[in-house]
Amino acid sequence: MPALETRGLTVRFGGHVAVDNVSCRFTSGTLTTIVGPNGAGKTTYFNLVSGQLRATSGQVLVEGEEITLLSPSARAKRGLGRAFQMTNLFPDLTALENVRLAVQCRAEAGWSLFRVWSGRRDLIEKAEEVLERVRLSDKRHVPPKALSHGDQRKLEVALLIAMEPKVFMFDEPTAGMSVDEVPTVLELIRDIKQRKDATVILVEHKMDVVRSLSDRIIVLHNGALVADGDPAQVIASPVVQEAYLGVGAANG
Ligand SMILES: Nc1ncnc2c1ncn2[C@@H]1O[C@H](COP(=O)(O)OP(=O)(O)OP(=O)(O)O)[C@@H](O)[C@H]1O
Repeated sequence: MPALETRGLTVRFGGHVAVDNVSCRFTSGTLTTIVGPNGAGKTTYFNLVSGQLRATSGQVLVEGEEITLLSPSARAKRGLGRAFQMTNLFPDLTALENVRLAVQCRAEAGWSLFRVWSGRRDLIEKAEEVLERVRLSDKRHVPPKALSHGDQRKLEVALLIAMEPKVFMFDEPTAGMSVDEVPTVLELIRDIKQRKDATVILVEHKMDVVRSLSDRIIVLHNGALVADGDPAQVIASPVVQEAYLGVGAANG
């Protein structure tokens, strides 16, 4: 059974079909990258899956159970994890406190900073472990607003790891990063996939990143799924060659 599946997923904005009848299955242990030109519908597809946006028609299923009508937080409880730039972070708490809250939430120990913290050494250890994994231990007492852009992105990944979702969704995880910060985040994403047989879905523009990470690539074009398969094969396809390299004509 696929970890995540969309069936005929569609959303219209007035007369414009931003996501057009997308049927796709994502299996665990696989990293799939969604590519396509600007405006192709990649982020909108993510929004439909994570629940930020309601579909006009079609279905979203996690491990075979339909979640199409659930709120984003109810979908998160079913195992859908999406990294959001900064919006999930509490800017005035420290990095460790942010991760600890995510760990507490996962353990269903509630959101109180004060009540649970002192009595639950296991939760503290888990939070420390996650920070270590993203290599932010030395910045545990720094609030997110004082971290570099690259470290903020690492902290977002830490929050996602702490929530232990079945499906990890990253929308351009290296966007706005300096060249030297990119490899760390790519390494973290690889690590996520390898450790727990997780299902990872990325939206990414940079073709070198796509090449180095993907087990599978799907291509959206005008909201529709136009190619799906092995990275080398998809990258060589006319639709990708035209969209990214501006060569040839994508006939059909
Ligand atoms: N809330 C909305 N209302 C109206 N149109 C929208 C809305 N959200 C997205 N669109 C339109 O849907 C289309 C797909 O946009 P989307 O942002 O999903 O593309 P994308 O593939 O993620 O592009 P990019 O690579 O530039 O991020 C665009 O034409 C966009 O203008």
